[in-house]
Amino acid sequence: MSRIVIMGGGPAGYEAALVAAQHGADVTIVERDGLGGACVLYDCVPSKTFIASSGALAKMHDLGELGINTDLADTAVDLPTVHGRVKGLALAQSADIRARVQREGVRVINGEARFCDDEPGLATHKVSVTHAADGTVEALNADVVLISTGATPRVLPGAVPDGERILDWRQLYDLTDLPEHLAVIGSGVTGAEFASAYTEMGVKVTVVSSRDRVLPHEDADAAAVLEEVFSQRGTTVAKRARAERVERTEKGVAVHLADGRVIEASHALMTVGSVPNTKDIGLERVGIEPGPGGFITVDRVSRTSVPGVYAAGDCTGVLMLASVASMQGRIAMWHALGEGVAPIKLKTVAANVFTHPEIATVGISQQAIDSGEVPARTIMLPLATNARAKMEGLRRGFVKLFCRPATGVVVGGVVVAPTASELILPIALAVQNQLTVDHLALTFSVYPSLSGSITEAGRQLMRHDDLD
Ligand SMILES: Cc1cc2nc3c(=O)[nH]c(=O)nc-3n(C[C@H](O)[C@H](O)[C@H](O)COP(=O)(O)OP(=O)(O)OC[C@H]3O[C@@H](n4cnc5c(N)ncnc54)[C@H](O)[C@@H]3O)c2cc1C
Ligand SMILES: NC(=O)c1ccc[n+]([C@@H]2O[C@H](COP(=O)([O-])OP(=O)(O)OC[C@H]3O[C@@H](n4cnc5c(N)ncnc54)[C@H](O)[C@@H]3O)[C@@H](O)[C@H]2O)c1
Repeated sequence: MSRIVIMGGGPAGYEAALVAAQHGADVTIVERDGLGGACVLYDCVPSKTFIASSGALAKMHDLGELGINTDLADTAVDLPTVHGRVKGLALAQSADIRARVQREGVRVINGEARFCDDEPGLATHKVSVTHAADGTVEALNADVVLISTGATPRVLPGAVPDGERILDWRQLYDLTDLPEHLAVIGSGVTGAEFASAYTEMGVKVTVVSSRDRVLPHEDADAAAVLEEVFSQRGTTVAKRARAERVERTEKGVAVHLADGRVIEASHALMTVGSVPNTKDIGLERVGIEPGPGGFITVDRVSRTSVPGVYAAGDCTGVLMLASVASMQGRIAMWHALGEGVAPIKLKTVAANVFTHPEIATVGISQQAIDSGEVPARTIMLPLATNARAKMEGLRRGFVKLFCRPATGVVVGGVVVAPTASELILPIALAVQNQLTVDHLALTFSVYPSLSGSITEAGRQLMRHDDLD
């Protein structure tokens, strides 16, 4: 029976454990915190739970247009309840995952893991585990080790979070009151999501973006919609603004930018990326040299450079998403246990930015098409032309669809809509299964529905060459 040790119990680790157990392996997960990892306890799950509350509040502001009068003066955010719900849900989700993997026969150790091979190049590996409960150390022998240790918020030396005024996103849920004025440093996905959520909570927000727009790595048209919404709601975006340091002041914080500008706020939220948890796990004992930024280099079946050692999730820096982490973890185990396995295909990954409106993407980007890197035909349909959107009072948002010029095979798309995370699935299905725009065009969508814009985009990309 293969002995498998998994270092870290986030989505990469626990999904891998489920696959390995299903294939009859002897599996141990070592997790220093809680199962579900940072994803469930501090990052993805808490932020989306918080956003569920902020979104509910925002919807109330839009009810007037639909003829429903609400007394917004009577509406208040009960922050302790919101935070209690966030933390409670995260803990419950973690407990569910723990129960599930234990039911499958996986041994779960609460402790810290590191390699302790006597020398690099051995066929089997040794992992030393320091138990959290009593500090005792146990050595585990493994035929296969999966490194799935995740990542931690990056700290700018001049802006070290203090948990009171200068915060990372994991410390937000300990605040007892909403900030008066929140400066969000960094306008990547994390920064944009929190800027959107706190704006909806009624907080004055200033986004400090080192680039010339928010969401520099996302679709430019989608980012423009978000900037328009930010501007309408009074959120300021300071562009080409690199924060050098953040200092505490009498009233709150002062964010000092590299060009000399200073932004005053009550609190600063640092969203300047994450660093992989790859230090202090004994990589040198197995002969793994971390790549740039400390990430572990892996191939498309999650192999590291060392036989018997796989890595998955944020510690590899391959698209830092829970869905990708899980798939990398499963693929690692299928490969290690000799199952037929398809290498991961990043061009088929669907992702969503949980702002309001949401921004969902899959496949080839508009930028790759515009730069000539990928030839494609494209269509962009504003939601303003969709009957259901009009009924719902939606004025912003769009559906984009991209297909191969000759065959019409769908290669990507973007949806900007309140429920984009749900609407992207038909496009993701098409990309994954190489369906054509004709397949989408001939599929019945419900009338009236937002998904009708996806089938309509398919129809508009159909070629009528055979009628020529
Ligand atoms: C604010 C925020 C929101 C996000 N929202 C989304 C989203 O909506 N959708 C999405 O797909 N992705 C989202 N992500 C990304 C997602 O959270 C990560 O991609 C995901 O957590 C990666 O999973 P993982 O298993 O690699 O690592 P993690 O979830 O970080 O888990 C790794 C675990 O390993 C443990 N560990 C580390 N070192 C050791 C050790 N030596 N011994 C034992 N245990 C150890 C850590 O404590 C941690 O619990 C978000 C990220 C952030 C920051
Ligand atoms: N909904 C989701 O799926 C979701 C949510 C959050 C994060 N994530 C994933 O997590 C990963 C990390 O995202 P992220 O947004 O945390 O990090 P990021 O690295 O993508 O973005 C950080 C941003 O901060 C900027 N920055 C860095 N230093 C700065 C400074 N001194 N001043 C001003 N700006 C500065 C960077 O230029 C960058 O744009 C991404 O892969 C993302 O997809 C996913």
